[in-house]
Amino acid sequence: MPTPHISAAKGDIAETVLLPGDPYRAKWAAETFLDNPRLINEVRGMLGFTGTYKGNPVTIHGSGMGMPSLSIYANELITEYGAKTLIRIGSCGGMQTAINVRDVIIAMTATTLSTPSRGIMKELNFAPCADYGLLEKAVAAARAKGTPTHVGGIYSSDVFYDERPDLTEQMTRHGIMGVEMEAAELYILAARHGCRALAVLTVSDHLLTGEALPSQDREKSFGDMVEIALEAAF
Ligand SMILES: O=P(O)(O)O[C@H]1O[C@H](CO)[C@@H](O)[C@H]1O
Ligand SMILES: O=c1cc[nH]c(=O)[nH]1
Repeated sequence: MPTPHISAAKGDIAETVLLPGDPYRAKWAAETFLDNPRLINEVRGMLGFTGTYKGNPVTIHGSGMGMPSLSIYANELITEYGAKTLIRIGSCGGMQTAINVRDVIIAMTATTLSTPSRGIMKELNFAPCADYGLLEKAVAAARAKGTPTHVGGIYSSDVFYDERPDLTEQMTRHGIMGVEMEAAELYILAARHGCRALAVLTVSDHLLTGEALPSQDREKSFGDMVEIALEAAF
């Protein structure tokens, strides 16, 4: 049944959902990697497509930017449409000198200052972590492709324009590999609802070097990350 944010009919959404922040990355990824992709949602311009990958049904749906937006889509996809495996395919900022722009980061954990689930967790510092089975398969797929890939902790931020250089320094010193804005809440929601979740990220810019890719590249050039996510799912 349609939700306030997704107009798809129930059977139109697969159990496996890839979630880019950018709805146009969803369109590009679906048209590039899925067989017979069809548009299943465009409420608020948040595009979603369902097709098949090697015969397996897959939905690729935008999550929007930031954890509150991701939370709306992930909640509705899980509770109203029966999504079971949710893999974020996102861009991130690199935070280690050994990590380069266009490298892939597979997020084992996601550190945060807060998430939309803070009100539920209260005093508990829950540790959002990836589904191990998905993580293992994604790492194997990345190695098989020869994609420069790093596996470890990331930071899920509430802000893109951060004004806490002390925090960035602290996290870099503690090995955090990159910063993005959705994975922690995705991991928490998956834990809450008994689903599998993973974030596969491409480094689009670098906090230490200032290097940055244009928006066009962030929309359409991160193919390895999409294939790694699809290989991990099945
Ligand atoms: O490229 P996406 O998947 O949107 O991810 C990253 O890019 C956005 C900020 O530019 C945030 O959503 C951040 O998490
Ligand atoms: O959240 C994000 C995403 C990409 N690059 C960043 O620096 N931050």
